Amino acid sequence: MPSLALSDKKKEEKKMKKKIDLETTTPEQDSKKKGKKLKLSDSDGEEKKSKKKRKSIDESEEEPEKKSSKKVKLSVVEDVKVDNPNAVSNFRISDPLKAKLKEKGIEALFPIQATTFDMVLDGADLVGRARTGQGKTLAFVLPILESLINGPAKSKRKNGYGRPPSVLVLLPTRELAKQVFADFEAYGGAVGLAACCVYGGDPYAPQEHKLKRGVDIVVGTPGRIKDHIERRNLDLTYLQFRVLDEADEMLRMGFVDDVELILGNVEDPKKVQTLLFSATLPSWVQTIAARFLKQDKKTIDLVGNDKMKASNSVRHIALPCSKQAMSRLIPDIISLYSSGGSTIIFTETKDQASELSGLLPGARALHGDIQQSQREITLAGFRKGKFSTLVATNVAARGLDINDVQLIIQCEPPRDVEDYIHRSGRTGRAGNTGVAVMLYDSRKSGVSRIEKQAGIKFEHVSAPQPNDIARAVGMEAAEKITQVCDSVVPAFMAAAKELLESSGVSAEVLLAKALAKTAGFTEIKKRSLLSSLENHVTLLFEAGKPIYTPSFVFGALKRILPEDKVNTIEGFTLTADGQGAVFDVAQSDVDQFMSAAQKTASVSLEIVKELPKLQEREPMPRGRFGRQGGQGFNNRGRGGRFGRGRGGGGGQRW
Ligand SMILES: Nc1ncnc2c1ncn2[C@@H]1O[C@H](COP(=O)(O)OP(=O)(O)OP(=O)(O)O)[C@@H](O)[C@H]1O
Repeated sequence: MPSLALSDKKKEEKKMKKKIDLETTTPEQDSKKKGKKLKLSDSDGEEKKSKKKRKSIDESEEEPEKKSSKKVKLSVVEDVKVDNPNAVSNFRISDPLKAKLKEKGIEALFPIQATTFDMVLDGADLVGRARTGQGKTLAFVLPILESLINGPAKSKRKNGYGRPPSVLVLLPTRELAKQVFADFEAYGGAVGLAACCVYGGDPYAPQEHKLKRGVDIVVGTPGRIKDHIERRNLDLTYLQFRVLDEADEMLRMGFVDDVELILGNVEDPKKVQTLLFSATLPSWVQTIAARFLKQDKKTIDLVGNDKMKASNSVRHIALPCSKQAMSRLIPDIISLYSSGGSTIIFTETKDQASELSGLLPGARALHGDIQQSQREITLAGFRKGKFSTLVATNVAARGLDINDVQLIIQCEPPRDVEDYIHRSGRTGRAGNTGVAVMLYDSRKSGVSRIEKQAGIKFEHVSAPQPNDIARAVGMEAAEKITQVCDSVVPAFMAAAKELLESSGVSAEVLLAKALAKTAGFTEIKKRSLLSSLENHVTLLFEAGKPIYTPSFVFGALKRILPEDKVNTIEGFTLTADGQGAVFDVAQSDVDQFMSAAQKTASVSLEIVKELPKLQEREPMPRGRFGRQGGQGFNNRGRGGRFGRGRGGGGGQRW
């Protein structure tokens, strides 16, 4: 199957265009256009060094009345500093932290950070919610550090060798623990505070050594934290802050017992500030969270009753596709929607992640069965862009902040809408845009459920036809041909002349074939609209009266076609209006089906040009042990779902 990533030059062109767009738009124009304020870095050099350009997003509904800037370009930076109510200089942040923020290219706080900073610094317990990619990590990192070096927590902080920690941060996955630890290490290091990260799959000894030497901040996953407590390596007696990031996941059955045991280790909960953050906070979380929070806790919910719970800087696309068609369709989806950036593909089970990554050129897998050291190598390689397609289970669904992820593909509608929100939130972060494609089996759909619960409206598209892809990559293939050095021409001239003389076709036809081969195309197969199967066509069956069951359709077809031919039908689904049924047949059988229907007045068959609205049925309940029947990606693999149910032990579950 063609590997269809855009060429490096194309990627650079796209990025340069994006950069130019950003730099030629003043914050006023930008905010009018997109409701965001533009953060300008000090220099291009810094721009290249730092992460993808960040824009500070004004998520609060009422854009504070902004003084219009008289001069345009030169005074723009001052506007960000002086008039922006979220400018870092407007907050009680010490100089070393301000300097570190500036070094990271941050000159204004995001809404969740600005609205919660003083509450946390002044000692309140807090539940904070903002959409994915809106800076919730720094919303707790900054005020906690400021409190420890210059605020209420300073006097109670222990110092010196062997000191017990003042801060404990719990995360649901090892990767996320390492990511949050990196922020505490960077910002805490700037103010002389030490942090360490403890998680499973990593040797105990180095973690034990760091804890015994004394740290101020401990970041980790519950299982390993609990082990260190039981081994007396971790003394929480003097804890001043405890943070549950991805709080709803941390309080889900399977984690909550460990979390409760850990949090119960503090001497006097009234002396500890508890902070809970997440992009999703289902109603049951508030009940359980109340066990750990003070009565006078604050709640800042920037999503609130908005219908739209998912990221609003992401295009949400739904595309019908059978499991068997996926491994050949996904490369085309990547070439159409990834804009030359990186892609994360989510599967429901670890087996599916392993199987699919093996079928996609250059893809790597990330899930809980992979050795921790390999997981770290894989994620580090993906962050550095060593490969651009990661196939993962929910282990990568929450929190991971990876630069230049332009596309998220989910292989089926997730059971929990929170999974959809977090997975699609791996793109479109910090004001950037992105695309989230959700594949679904038209027989089970589940699309409306996600739309309703996430408050999104999917763009419904059919499988990109290979012809469309070929046209899209044809120009890129031509560019590759022109880049071939002249020095190689003599070596191929004889073969070219021989080919021209013997092939009996024109030079243009031969050149088109050469371009196709360069692009990885050796043939073009049409894809069905219903399940994206190659060399298949979707037919609409009608009988001039309501159709209530599939057996009626199969019975009618068996009266006009051989049974073995009828049994080759794929993806059978009833239409939403109850008047018809659609299914896929092999391209080579279409004429036989159509001519059989023409011989009887009771049945009509037509080739579908646009998929009609179909009846939706929820996916069959998963097997008792979380395994699901059905086909793998290539008709050989086992379907199945690693139990992420409400039961099961703590620790890594995906
Ligand atoms: N004030 C800011 N200005 C610019 N960029 C910021 C700011 N605060 C955070 N960022 C960047 O925004 C990105 C997203 O931040 P973060 O991962 O904390 O989001 P989040 O809300 O926790 O997302 P999720 O819900 O997915 O966990 C990070 O790359 C971070 O460096």
